[in-house]
Amino acid sequence: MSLFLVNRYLGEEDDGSVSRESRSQALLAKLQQKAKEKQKQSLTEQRQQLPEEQTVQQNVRKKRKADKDSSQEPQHHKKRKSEVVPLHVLDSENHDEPVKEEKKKEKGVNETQRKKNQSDSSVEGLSDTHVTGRDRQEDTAEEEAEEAAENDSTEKTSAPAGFTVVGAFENKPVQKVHRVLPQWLAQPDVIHRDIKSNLVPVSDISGLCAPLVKKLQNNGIQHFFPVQVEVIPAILESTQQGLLIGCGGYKPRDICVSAPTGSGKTLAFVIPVIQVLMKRVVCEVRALAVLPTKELAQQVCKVFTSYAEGTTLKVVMLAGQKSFAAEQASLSEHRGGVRRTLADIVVATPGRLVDHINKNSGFCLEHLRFLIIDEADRMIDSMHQSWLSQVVRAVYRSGSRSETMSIFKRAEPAYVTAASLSPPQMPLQKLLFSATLTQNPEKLQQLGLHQPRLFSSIHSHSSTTPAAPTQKQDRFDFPQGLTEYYVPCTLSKKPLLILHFILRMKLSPILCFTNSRETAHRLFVLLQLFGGIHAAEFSSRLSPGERKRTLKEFEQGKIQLLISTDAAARGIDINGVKCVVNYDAPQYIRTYIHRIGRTARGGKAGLAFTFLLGVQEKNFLQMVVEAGSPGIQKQVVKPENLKSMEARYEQTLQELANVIKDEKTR
Ligand SMILES: Nc1ncnc2c1ncn2[C@@H]1O[C@H](COP(=O)(O)OP(=O)(O)OP(=O)(O)O)[C@@H](O)[C@H]1O
Repeated sequence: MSLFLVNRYLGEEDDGSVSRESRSQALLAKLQQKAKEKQKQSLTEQRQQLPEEQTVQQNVRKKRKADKDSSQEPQHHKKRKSEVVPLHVLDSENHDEPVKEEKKKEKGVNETQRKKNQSDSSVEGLSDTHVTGRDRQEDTAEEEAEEAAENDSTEKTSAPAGFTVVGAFENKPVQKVHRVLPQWLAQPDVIHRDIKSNLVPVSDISGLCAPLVKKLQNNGIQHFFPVQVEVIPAILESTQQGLLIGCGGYKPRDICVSAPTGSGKTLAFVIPVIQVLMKRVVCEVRALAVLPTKELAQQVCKVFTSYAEGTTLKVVMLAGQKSFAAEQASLSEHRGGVRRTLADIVVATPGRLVDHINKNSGFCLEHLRFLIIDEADRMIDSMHQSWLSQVVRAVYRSGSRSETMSIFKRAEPAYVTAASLSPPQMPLQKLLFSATLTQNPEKLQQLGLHQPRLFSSIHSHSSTTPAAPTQKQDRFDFPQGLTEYYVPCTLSKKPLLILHFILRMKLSPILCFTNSRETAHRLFVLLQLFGGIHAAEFSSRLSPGERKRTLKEFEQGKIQLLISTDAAARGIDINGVKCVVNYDAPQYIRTYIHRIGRTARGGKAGLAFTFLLGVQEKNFLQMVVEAGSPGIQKQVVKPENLKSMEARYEQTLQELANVIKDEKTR
């Protein structure tokens, strides 16, 4: 404004002695003087306003400006920049809010100062102070860089505080899944492990009828084993109100039993089932026992038949021992146009059972009250045959003859409603038994159990978890009277070891297991050629009749060594087996437990030897220990003990090669 006025204001009129030129120069000098005064005044005002630090910074800038002006080298700029940055760094490290405020103020002041300087510069330009365009640009760039750095550092420090960044998920540590068993699995009814010291007289069991007590005593059973003491009353209790309703009027609970091999599980279900059914009036299939093999079905059928003797109950076996037509005839008959059931208790293998369900119209399961699944873990594994779903469908079959005639209609269990509770239905109660019952709830779920109740002798791990997270396998209970050994050996020495056990150690009768029927047969032929021992083989090479005869002879003591595949590993109850030898180490712990369980049965003592090759030792021993074995001892057979048999053995091996060759060409 003053400049504008300058152009038009001509000043005071002096006397005529002063020339026009000198007057205008004087006027210019006056104006310059005024401009300088104004500049000084505004500077002092600013100094008063700014804190000391800002003044210092300003001075630094001014000094830098001056340096910039005086120097032409570009590297100086770089150096200066690096000198300025630490100021911001220092500031940015200080996270306090007031500092930020101060910075903003400082920035604002610097901005006004810059503008002022710009406007002043035009005056200064008049007073020979030069600020080039380039310098101004550099200065602005420098300030922008500083500003950016400042913003950066401010963002870095302030972003996390108080704001939720949408879409940003924190990496939370993944919590370990704590496996929890259902209560019925975690807290079972405990079965005592020690048979001998927990025997209970048969007459002491409440609810057991006198004829059965007498029959038991006649069969040489004076005391019940622990599993029988627990399970027999539990099954009887569930039928106290009759066959139709369980305790308190509810559907009876299913029962699962996990107890060691040879602990007497068979009688634990045979006795109560016989007692409950012996009062029946009309003959219908009310109990069905399913077992994995013919031999086992035969064995259980024998026990049922023995205790059904003297009652009107009829026991029928469906395991393919007889022809289908013969089995059909034993199940039902037609008289006067009416079908009559001839069986109260059916003992079956899954395959033959399904055949009768599908092809035999005379086979009716609509009155079934007890479904007994023995060797339950094995039967769960064979569930791919869908035998259970077929049984359940047959049990709840609708629209059949019996439904129209029967006063009791039956429908598959579903939601409880007033309608579903009346009229009363015949409940289906499942009874599961095994020495190696799985604790895997998912597997057990396949059985569709109703409020199951578990009886178990495995106390050590009956906690809340099925197994420790690091534990790879289930734990089982081993028979009390069993002593386990492993014998380190080589492949070629195995037959010599068997000979040593029978001829030197006199351990017979021995039940010896191989992993294949070929190995069983080769060993059998080899020992026959060697001579001196009475051996037999037991595998699918034999017909069912031959197998039955062989087992009988072995039990009678006519066979010293029975060489078997796993066909005889499960459930088979052979009296008087002193010793089991695993000629081939079993691959799975369940196989091991069932094999060695053929000895030390019913509280008696027994020995189990496992021949181990060097490479098998570590894994096998670990598997056995993890399964809960009380201890497996090392048994070394010295080479000198085998020496006297070696020459004959070498000769026999050559003969064996010829015999096997002949057999193959035949
Ligand atoms: N109370 C008892 N008194 C005497 N002997 C018994 C008694 N209960 C069962 N036994 C006998 O004990 C042996 C083993 O019984 P059982 O076959 O029922 O065992 P298990 O538990 O079913 O074995 P596995 O799991 O191997 O099938 C049989 O010879 C049986 O006769």
